[in-house]
Amino acid sequence: MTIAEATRARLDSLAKPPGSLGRLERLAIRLAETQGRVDPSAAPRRLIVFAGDHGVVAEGVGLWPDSVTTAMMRLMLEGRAGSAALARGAGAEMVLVDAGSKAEGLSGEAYRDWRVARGTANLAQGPAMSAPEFEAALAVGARAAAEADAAGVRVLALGEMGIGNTTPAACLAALLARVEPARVIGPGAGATAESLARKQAVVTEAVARARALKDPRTAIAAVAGFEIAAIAGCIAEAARRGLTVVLDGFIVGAGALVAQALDPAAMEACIAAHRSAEPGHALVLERLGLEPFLDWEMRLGEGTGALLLLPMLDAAGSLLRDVATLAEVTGG
Ligand SMILES: Cc1cc2ncn([C@H]3O[C@H](COP(=O)(O)O)[C@@H](O)[C@H]3O)c2cc1C
Ligand SMILES: O=C(O)c1cccnc1
Repeated sequence: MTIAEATRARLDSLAKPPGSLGRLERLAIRLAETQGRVDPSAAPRRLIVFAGDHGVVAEGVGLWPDSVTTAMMRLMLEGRAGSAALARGAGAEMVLVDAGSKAEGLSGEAYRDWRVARGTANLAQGPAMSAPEFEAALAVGARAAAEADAAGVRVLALGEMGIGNTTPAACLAALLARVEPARVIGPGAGATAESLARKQAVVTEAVARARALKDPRTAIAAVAGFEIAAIAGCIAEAARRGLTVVLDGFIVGAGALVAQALDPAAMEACIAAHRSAEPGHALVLERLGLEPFLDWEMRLGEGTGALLLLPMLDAAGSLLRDVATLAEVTGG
């Protein structure tokens, strides 16, 4: 019997009409699958936000300067970012892993300065990063997963911060889901008609160049971001360790596509928390083969969508662990 079948049988044996908890039962099965056991737990949990800056911001692909990456990282460390507030509400500790930002002067217990470099190269002009940098960024993510596991964490909610990162995310989505760039281009943190046209041109050209590269890792590195590669490395390591990974929106989804490309088995650890309002996210989820549990029209990033699902994961875990069986009630 698979874990999914055993969990379904357990759910059907509980003191309730079979199927009466609807999608919560599907979430319970998914949680059980990610941990390989019928009595999974959604605690302790940790929000890991991976940060990085992007050379492609110089092309005018968005509205915001990359100084906003640093400003938001500082707010996270002060506990005053949207992600920090939601993490508190969800009972998740927060760790900010700097995989490659240009930030100066940040410190704090939650800060991990594990930078591969200070921002990627401009992917419109050449490869965003070298092959060794890509491997180093994967290792940053693996280290974050190992650190969490050593601290006893069972569930990782993943988030990201990096002005400009919807551009590499769109490149990776087009490259790895094998779709036309136009289908995964969206406004990100805001756009004008001009910035959107530049983004479309940059992504189309960069993806065409990446597709011509024979080695898949080199192609991915050419259009990736340090925080996105770190997310991929984190998912892979979490999967090896039997941790549950709760995915956030479009950019974390692009990291998951990278993890899937390197090892499809990594998807067994993943739960898709929500479908974000970024138009390409639905396609990304389809390619990942994951069902999003929420659709709250969110498009912030930082792990906020992942955090929103945590109370429901608690409910799913309690259901499997704490509810009496029908046999106990009926004496049969
Ligand atoms: C104040 C602010 C806070 C954010 N928190 C997350 N993002 C989100 O927006 C960025 C991606 O959008 P784009 O590719 O258009 O730059 C990422 O940092 C993502 O996490 C933010 C964006 C802004 C402006
Ligand atoms: O889907 C997301 O996570 C997202 C969308 C837009 C901007 N930042 C994040």
